[in-house]
Amino acid sequence: MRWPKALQRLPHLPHVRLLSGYVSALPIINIPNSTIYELGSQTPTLHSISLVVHPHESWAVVSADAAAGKAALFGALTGTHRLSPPAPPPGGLFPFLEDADPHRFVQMVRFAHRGKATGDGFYDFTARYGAVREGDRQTLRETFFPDIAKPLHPLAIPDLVENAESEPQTEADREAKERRQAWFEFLSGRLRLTNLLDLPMVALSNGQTRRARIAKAFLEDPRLLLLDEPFTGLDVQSRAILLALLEELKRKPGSPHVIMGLRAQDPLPDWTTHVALIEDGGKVHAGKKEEVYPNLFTPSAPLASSSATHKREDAYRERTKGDALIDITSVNVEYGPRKILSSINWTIRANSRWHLIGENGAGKTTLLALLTGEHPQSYTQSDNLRLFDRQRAEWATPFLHRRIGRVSPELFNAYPRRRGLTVWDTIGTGFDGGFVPKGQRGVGTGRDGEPLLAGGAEEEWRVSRMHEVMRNLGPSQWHAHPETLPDEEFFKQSFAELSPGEQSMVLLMRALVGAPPLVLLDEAWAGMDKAMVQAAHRYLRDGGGGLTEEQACVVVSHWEEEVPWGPEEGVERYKLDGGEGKQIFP
Ligand SMILES: Nc1ncnc2c1ncn2[C@@H]1O[C@H](COP(=O)(O)OP(=O)(O)OP(=O)(O)O)[C@@H](O)[C@H]1O
Repeated sequence: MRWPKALQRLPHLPHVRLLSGYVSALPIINIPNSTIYELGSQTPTLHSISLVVHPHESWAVVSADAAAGKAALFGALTGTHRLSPPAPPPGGLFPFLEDADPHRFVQMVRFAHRGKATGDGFYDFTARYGAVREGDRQTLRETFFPDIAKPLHPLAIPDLVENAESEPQTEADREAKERRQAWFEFLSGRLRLTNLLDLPMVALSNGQTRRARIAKAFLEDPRLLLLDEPFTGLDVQSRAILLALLEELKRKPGSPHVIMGLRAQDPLPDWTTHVALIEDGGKVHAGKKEEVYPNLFTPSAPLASSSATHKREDAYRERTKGDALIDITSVNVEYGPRKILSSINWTIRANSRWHLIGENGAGKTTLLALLTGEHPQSYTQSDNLRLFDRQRAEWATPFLHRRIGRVSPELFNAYPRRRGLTVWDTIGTGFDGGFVPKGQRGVGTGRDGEPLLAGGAEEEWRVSRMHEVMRNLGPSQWHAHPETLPDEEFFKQSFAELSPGEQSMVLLMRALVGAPPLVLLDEAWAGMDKAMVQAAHRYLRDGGGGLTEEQACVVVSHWEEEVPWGPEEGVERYKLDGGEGKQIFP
């Protein structure tokens, strides 16, 4: 790997920081046999945790089961959880920081979706598909890197140019600025952001946004960087690039110390030397990888369909498929000169099971937005988009949404977390595909928006579906102690107060509850622990009861292990690459 010139000029002393020149041989973290509590709670989340992280070690924090333990440990490091007893002076929790402010120098980037934050509003995540509105015009450069990234032309963003010119210009300042600029250019090049800098922020794909967040975190010049589930939503190539970057930075004297949070099902980077394994019940095993990891815990017992299974192409079993639910012919999407999808042809039949793949930014979300009618260009190509036997323009969008159950990162983030909104309410909105609970019993309205007949067949069916999905996807299927949280009690919990994994589970139930003809599961498993993913897979596989022969399902995931079906269940793969789409398997 070649470092940019300005970085190569840095003195190669072992104790020189890349940007601000700070270094210490003191431990990075020191937690001496403490218990961790959520703020305001007397119930410990983690017990008797002893953790000393030295500068030369590479640690990963791994949740063996529920993700709450990992969140608590990171919470103790970022101040959202209480450590009792606190780490003793003089060094405290971060001895290497000495007198420096942890709020400034300890940074966390979390990739699981938004957690317990509550908020009434639903924001319109479809804004990115159309002409970008004034309020959404801010580019990636302006949003994340306003002080560093050089605008393309002085007239492009006059404010930035003005600020840059008014900065003090002493020799030391100039040098620092040059180094920061070189660091920025290096990071944006390595993380493949250079061509995206002048796109509106809302236009970026999930993976593109995540890569930008990693670059931004490094540029903020932390001394300790906590990366929680950094590979979530990244395509295979981006994962490799990020792993290589982290490994290189580890060797570069003065780089921030990085600690990664991983799920039990995630592969552990080779260069990890130490693991803090958080077991169910709040016990933490911390130590050398070879002592903690393989002996105490078998990582990633293969999920229902392992990648090995997928490779057995000879085991492929053709499914008996029904009528075309979706028929796309020669569809295109472009934004000005950017061609995103070119001449796409795709037929989705009843009883088919699809894995939609493609690099970050390949257009997967865009393609699905055509099927859901949320993409404005779906109207202009109505003739080429047959959805449930009608042209797109013949559908009123809400009626289309009743036929499509879905989960996506955009929907997860946008779903309102109103106070008082229960799990029952949330799942019940799935019958209408909306976001506001409706109907006397919270199971939606009739086909034309009229109230359901109280006690009528439709209402009774919907109520029984609510219980059925809960029996199959509720805590009885994944909770470590299901007796403490019966399924019927789970219905009454506040949606906003659930962990991200539990919220994902509830939104999956919402997608399935109305038994819609088409189910779209885009990164549906984010934040879920292994038991939750396994429960979801069991339900979605043939014979599991979650999908009938009248339904089709499309899964979007960068991890093959996350696809519920293998070749033996006739999974088909559709790949987007360079704007073109083709079926690549079987
Ligand atoms: N309004 C817009 N203007 C310009 N480019 C846009 C706009 N909206 C989206 N794009 C681009 O379209 C491409 C496709 O984005 P999309 O979200 O569909 O990708 P994806 O395959 O779902 O990626 P990921 O795996 O990261 O979720 C991206 O390169 C994105 O930057």
